[in-house]
Amino acid sequence: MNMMNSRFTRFKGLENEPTPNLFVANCGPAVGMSFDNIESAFGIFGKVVGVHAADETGTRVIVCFSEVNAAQAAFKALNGLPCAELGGRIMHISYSVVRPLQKVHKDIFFPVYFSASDLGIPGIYLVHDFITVEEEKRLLAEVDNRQWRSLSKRRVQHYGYEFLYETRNIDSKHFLGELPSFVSNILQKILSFPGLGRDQNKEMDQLTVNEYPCGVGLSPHIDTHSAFDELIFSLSTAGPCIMEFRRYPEGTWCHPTASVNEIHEDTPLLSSYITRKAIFLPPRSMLLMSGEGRYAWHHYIPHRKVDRVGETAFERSSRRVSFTFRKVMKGSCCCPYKQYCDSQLECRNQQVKQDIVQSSLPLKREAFCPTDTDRI
Ligand SMILES: O=C(O)CCC(=O)C(=O)O
Ligand SMILES: [Fe+2]
Repeated sequence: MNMMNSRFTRFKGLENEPTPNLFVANCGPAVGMSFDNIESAFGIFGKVVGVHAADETGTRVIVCFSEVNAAQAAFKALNGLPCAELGGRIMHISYSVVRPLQKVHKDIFFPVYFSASDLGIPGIYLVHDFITVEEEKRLLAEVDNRQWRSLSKRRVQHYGYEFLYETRNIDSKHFLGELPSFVSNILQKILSFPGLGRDQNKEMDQLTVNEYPCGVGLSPHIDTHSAFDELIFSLSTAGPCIMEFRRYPEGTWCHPTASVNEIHEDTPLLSSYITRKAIFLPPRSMLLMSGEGRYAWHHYIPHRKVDRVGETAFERSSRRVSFTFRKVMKGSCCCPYKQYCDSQLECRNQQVKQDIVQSSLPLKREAFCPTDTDRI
């Protein structure tokens, strides 16, 4: 009955819209009233189903009635007026709502690591200082000399093949040309990237350059399996960020092109099943996503201006420019992570798409389908 309950909040601007829950200020254990006293005082107006501390102060409580009428009666009788049952105390009351669930779960704690070995996701590698400061300057000068394409929040350049945001795939028949010579040394270094097997194809032929202004990130996604081969390299320049990895429960993935507007990632039910961990990407570091980390984990760059790693706060700089190198897939994906694979789950997703079309309700199974054209 008397636990702190941060699920309730005042509804800014709508404090006078009746709900069964009252936010009651100047009332609580710190000003000499027990939760039982409060319950009986408000109980005069109807059935009280809960009294909760609204915050840590001990002077604000949430009183939940089973009926909105009862809350209205209590509001009328007690707001700003002395309450006889509580020793003539004058309380300030507004209606309270259940906080939108996203907010409750937004600040979920998860660890942020500096190294891939600490991160511990199979197939994720990070090499610090993959390029020198000089090389970084040269790369930035080269891309800044070329035409950027503006998406709603960031700018991009594509080389080798254009990435089509509508389908989250590339048009493999439309070859734009070899990757530019200013990335030749990087392509060369990729060939000897530590930890790669001899049989893995390290010849990259598609490059996406992303320029993120300070505070802009990237929505959670898995790069479409059928679009690119296994290895995805991403070089960070100009500024740092953290990249969060999320492993969603099985059965929650849907085809990248399915037109679902809702992302249910913050529903509490699902949130508690998502495994989240993050890695700090300093400028000049090269990240490799392969295997399980590439195929089964969503990657995500939070939209924020300051990243925290342990006790340290890292401010994002005015921009971060990433160079993502991939190899366009010719054929279809036959990875062992079938539940996340558009090549191997076509049938199920046809069904999912039908469900979406036939019903205006959100998917029965929560699905994760970025829909904005510039999410990825
Ligand atoms: O900016 C990055 O490092 C990642 C970019 C990315 O995930 C993508 O383009 O799919
Ligand atoms: Fe990606």
